Amino acid sequence: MAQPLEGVNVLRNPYVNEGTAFSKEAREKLKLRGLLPPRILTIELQAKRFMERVRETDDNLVKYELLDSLRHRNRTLYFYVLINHIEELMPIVYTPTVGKACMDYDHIFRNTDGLYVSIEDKGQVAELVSNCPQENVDIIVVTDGERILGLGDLGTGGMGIPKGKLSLYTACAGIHPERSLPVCIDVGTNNPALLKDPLYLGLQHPRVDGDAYYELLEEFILAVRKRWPGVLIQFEDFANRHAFKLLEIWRDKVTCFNDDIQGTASVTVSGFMSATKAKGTKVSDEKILFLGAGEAALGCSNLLVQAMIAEGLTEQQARDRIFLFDSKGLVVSSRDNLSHDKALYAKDVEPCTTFLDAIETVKPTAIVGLAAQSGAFNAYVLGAMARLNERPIIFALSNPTSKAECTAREAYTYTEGRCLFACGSPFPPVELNGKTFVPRQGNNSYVFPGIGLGALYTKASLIPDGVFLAAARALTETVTDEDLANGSLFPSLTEVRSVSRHIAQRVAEYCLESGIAQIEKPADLTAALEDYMYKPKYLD
Ligand SMILES: NC(=O)C1=CN([C@@H]2O[C@H](COP(=O)(O)OP(=O)(O)OC[C@H]3O[C@@H](n4cnc5c(N)ncnc54)[C@H](O)[C@@H]3O)[C@@H](O)[C@H]2O)C=CC1
Ligand SMILES: CC(=O)C(=O)O
Ligand SMILES: [Mg+2]
Repeated sequence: MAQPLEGVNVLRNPYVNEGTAFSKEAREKLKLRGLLPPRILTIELQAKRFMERVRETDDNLVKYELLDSLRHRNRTLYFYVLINHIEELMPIVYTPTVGKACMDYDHIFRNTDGLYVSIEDKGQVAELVSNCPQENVDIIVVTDGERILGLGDLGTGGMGIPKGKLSLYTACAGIHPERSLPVCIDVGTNNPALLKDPLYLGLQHPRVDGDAYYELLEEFILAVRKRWPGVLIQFEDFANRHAFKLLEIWRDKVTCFNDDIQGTASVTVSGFMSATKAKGTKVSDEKILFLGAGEAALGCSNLLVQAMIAEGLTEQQARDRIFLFDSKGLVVSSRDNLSHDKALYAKDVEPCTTFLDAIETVKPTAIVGLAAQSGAFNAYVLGAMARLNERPIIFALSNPTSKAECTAREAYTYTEGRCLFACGSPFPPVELNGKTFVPRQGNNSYVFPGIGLGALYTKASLIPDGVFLAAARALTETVTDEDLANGSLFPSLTEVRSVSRHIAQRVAEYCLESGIAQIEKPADLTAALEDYMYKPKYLD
């Protein structure tokens, strides 16, 4: 029989530990007397003390480490602090600082949680899954570390991303932290620096690929679905060549989605819905040129086509409004060896090898950066967009900040304050000619927490594309006229829990109407979702 948790083991368990907030009665009952200083603090005071320490340093990586160590000590306080200071702390647990943490992962490593599944475990993955302490897991974010943000192959350092995404699931949408599991698949790394770093914690050999790779992924997915049958699996930061293939294999078999392809599409389509609302036009009026034709850009293109079809265009008319520019230049029909997905957007125009030439050829109304090419939206590019359009849409969505196509200040300055702007990583407000612009993040973090909440609440069996369009519309519904007047295409992060709940509601309605939900519709869906959401409160 399991021993009741008491004494120092209580303090070592982050899910029950309340530290200096344990009441007199709890200290007595849990045999904690003498193990804590005598004064009893409220959670508000504990949070105040923690934030004082966080604000003492300007080093964001140190802030990250402080938060990570709190997460390992006292998860209730961690989420209390994160929820109450989301605008200040999201850039630490998420982009851009999480990118630095992943790069330095082996050098700042202290504690572990989550699951590491390596190629050496092939044939025994179920045993590893059975070692996980959680009885119930509702949601998994899994990466293999090969395309971490725009930073490339960071091997097992990529574990920082599933941890960060799951922190946002809880903070933004109230997914219970004990029912989530970050997972890192380790098949080696092709990063030369990691291959020779004596502190690197993953397998120090080149990545294993081919059948062995897909067999390991299959074994992992079947093992977690066997132990936790309804678990939702979010694929995150896989390299392009695996991301599309894994989604194709699994999307009709298990509850899963790829955040970089589908979550990014949802937030970007929402950005277009909000921007065109500000202009008094429609998404289907836009002519959109993507810098990048990878996971994110193709995911966005495909969902934009669905959004334009919903506005009355045919599929071909919608595709005709979308242009792609990749590492080889503008995607044109005369190019050899175009993948099927890219070929759908190839145009019968002369090839262009510079982005500026592509702008002069295409004359887009909107440009979207998803190629991790820092500075690609330079003064010439932005100036051309300002010359061609009264209100150009400029989305610099690559992460982290060091990979952004332009800064918010550059976008507003070179378009004389006329652009409608969104960024992947945060930028502070920009003052220009007496007006303050408040740029907000076109980042999948606005949608995946609400999508997860809606899908989990309704026990959705699959996550079809309609979910991402429903989430895009829902997100735009939360943008106020005041937001738009300030240049914000997304709502304030201080509202993120009600925003996520609203997205979850629309997603849940979609799941219920389309027959993928496995529950009956509750009398009051909003109240039911609110009730379902975890709130960081001490038990006693
Ligand atoms: N804001 C958000 O929510 C999200 C942002 N991203 C960001 O988007 C970026 C790309 O991610 P993925 O699409 O997953 O990567 P990917 O590897 O699938 O695609 C990258 C694309 O960029 C193109 N490219 C590379 N160098 C180029 C150059 N010099 N000029 C033009 N195109 C070039 C490649 O040909 C490829 O089409 C990353 O920085 C990532 O952080 C990704 C997902 C979500
Ligand atoms: C935001 C995100 O998922 C990425 O940059 O990969
Ligand atoms: Mg990602």
